[in-house]
Amino acid sequence: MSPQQDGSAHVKEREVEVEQAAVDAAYARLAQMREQAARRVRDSYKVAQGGTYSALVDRDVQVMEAAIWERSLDNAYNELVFGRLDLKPETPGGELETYRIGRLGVRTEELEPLVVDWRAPAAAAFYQAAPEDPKGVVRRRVLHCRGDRVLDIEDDLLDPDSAPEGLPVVGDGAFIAALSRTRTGRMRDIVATIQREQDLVIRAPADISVVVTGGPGTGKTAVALHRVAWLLFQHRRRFGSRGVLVVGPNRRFTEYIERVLPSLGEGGAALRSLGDVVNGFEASRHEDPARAKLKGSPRMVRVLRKVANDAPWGAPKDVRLVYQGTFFTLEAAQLAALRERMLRGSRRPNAVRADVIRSLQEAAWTAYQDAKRAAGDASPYDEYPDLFEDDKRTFISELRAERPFADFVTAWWPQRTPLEVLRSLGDPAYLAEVSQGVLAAADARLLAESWRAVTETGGGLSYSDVALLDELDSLLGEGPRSNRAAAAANPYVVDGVNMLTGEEVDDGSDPESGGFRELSTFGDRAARRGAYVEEPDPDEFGHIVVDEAQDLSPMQWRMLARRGRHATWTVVADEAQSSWEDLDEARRSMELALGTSRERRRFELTTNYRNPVEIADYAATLLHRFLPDAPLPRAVRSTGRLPEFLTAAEAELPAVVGPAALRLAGEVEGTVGVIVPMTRLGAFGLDGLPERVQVLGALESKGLEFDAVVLVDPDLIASESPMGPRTHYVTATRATQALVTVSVE
Ligand SMILES: Nc1ncnc2c1ncn2[C@@H]1O[C@H](COP(=O)(O)OP(=O)(O)OP(=O)(O)O)[C@@H](O)[C@H]1O
Repeated sequence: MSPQQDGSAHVKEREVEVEQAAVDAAYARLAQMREQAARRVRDSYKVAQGGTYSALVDRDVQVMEAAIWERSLDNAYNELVFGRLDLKPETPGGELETYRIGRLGVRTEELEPLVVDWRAPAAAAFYQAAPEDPKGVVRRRVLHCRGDRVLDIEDDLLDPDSAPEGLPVVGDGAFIAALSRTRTGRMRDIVATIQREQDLVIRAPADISVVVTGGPGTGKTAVALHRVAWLLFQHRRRFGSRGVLVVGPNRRFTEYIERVLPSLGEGGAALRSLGDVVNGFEASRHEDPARAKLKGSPRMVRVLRKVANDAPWGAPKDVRLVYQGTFFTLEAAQLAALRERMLRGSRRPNAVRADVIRSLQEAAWTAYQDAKRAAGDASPYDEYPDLFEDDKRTFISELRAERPFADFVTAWWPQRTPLEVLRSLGDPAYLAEVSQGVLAAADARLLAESWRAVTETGGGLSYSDVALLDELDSLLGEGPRSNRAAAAANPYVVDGVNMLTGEEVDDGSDPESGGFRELSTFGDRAARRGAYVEEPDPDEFGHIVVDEAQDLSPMQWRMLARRGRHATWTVVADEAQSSWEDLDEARRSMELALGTSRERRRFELTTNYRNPVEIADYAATLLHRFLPDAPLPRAVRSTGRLPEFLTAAEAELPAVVGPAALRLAGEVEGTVGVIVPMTRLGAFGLDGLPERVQVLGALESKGLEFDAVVLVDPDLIASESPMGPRTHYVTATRATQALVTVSVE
């Protein structure tokens, strides 16, 4: 007799019951583990309360670990088990070996496996087995659960020859059902239905970088996030301690994907948009295309280097001082030479400021002696410099406190922040001067205008500005730690001492107690909230994921490269969706960021899991207008619903778009996106529509998806920038079920 492949309701019911019993057992054990974990948190919290420094550290580590474990158990609760493998017996005629696959490894108290973690090597076959290469799997079963209830199952018989008689095989498309599920506005994990070509990326060796390409909806984002979960599971020490950074194009996108990693039990990765990669800055404004192109160009490095190394705009070029009735001058040429000398060997202006001030004092002493000599007051100092050390010391300490000298120093070589420097470029005359030979005059004016609007606290920054601030931060360098906080409050402070008064300045960073205080609250917070502890981002990460990488400018690549000098990378991109004009330049920038020391492997994903064929076919016509030979991902689902095309007079747009969105909201259960040209954002307040309907600009829609989309004025989207046709293509590939475009007549 062959396997029982009739799929009858009776067989299915019985099989669902079998799975439910196994799932119940796993949940019962999970509840026990949860209780043990809670006890561990309480116990470890009690360890050495109020004890020594090292006991506090121990307590912290334990509380932290216990809290993380507790949290991952909670996260695994929903749909804990989603798969089953029946493996070929080791001896012919023997029993099939059975494993259940789930979000987390669960063992009995006797350490018998009840559920295998999907990331464990033993689970790999669940994703990689195929009829042509069954990898020992006879039957693969996907469980469709809600919470702890098994709703449905679907089997794949991969090796019929090894199947014992009567092996039930049931199912009717759990995978397609998973793809058709309505969208909630937050991306879901795909652990239960990862496909083979995706799994190859997820489980690629941990010490290589991967570059994943593929059309819209091929699961690039999903795969990148599952790879992070796999890396953290397999190499928790390495990636957990060095940190993982996931970068997406904008805040809306990071909000969209933020639940995926926690739902996989991993909350430890830093999720950042391109606007908040740099500590201390938050930008959420898209630059207009002309400025984005200029600000993203590597030419900006030349401009910024000059700005960082030159004296600020308007600073005096020389300084005239007086000491005991003798006037003397530090000349412009002499000062310029000193500046050059101090910055030689790529030394950074903020880092060498204290050295600069010492050199200026030396130069002033020499100039003073020269002035005395010139006035006929010949000094024996030249012959016997040692005899005059005390005089020199007095001179220097008095000079230090002289207001004209102190004012000169703070004007000519201030401790500067990146934001101050960027704002100073809002002066068109200044920017014109420093960008001479690099930027055309009209371009400089365009940029200056945008920086004039940036406030002292960073209001008005765009995504492109953040990369420039990071470049400036690296060019300016850091002053000694004590300088940074104090200098922000008082420009006369150098090395923790106020130049004018000689007083030591306390900036509140007490190296003895600071770390201790921090540690003692660290565990408290973790235990109190039972949550992951928010820590500032480290300077560098062990692994960096770059999503929508085709849109990164060279300056943004440089910003990420600084955070991943020793990292492995997962880069996912689709050049057909790029907003960056010079694709060769973008590729070179990526190559530089990824470095050459690591092996790099390329993967191509080929199946579109988002769009039904009806929408994918329409999108293909748009793609082929600008890339006639581009390969297309294969869509696997059909809805029978063709895209709709409406038109409206410009003034009537809102009157047509609103009802269209409302109608779609009635037709689909999940989200509706109204995607409008960037220049029309703000003109569409869709009052009175359900919360499921969102209005967003074309560029903001990158990486997102909705059940239904109303695409407004696609011609304008296509003409808003040189890469507009690609943006139009992106917007047409956001819908999972229905697409309505509204063009202007
Ligand atoms: N194996 C899978 N099983 C179920 N759903 C999947 C699978 N792979 C991808 N998906 C779903 O397909 C949709 C598209 O995936 P994703 O956003 O990762 O694609 P993408 O390649 O990053 O798209 P884009 O280039 O348009 O940003 C998501 O809803 C994702 O959950």
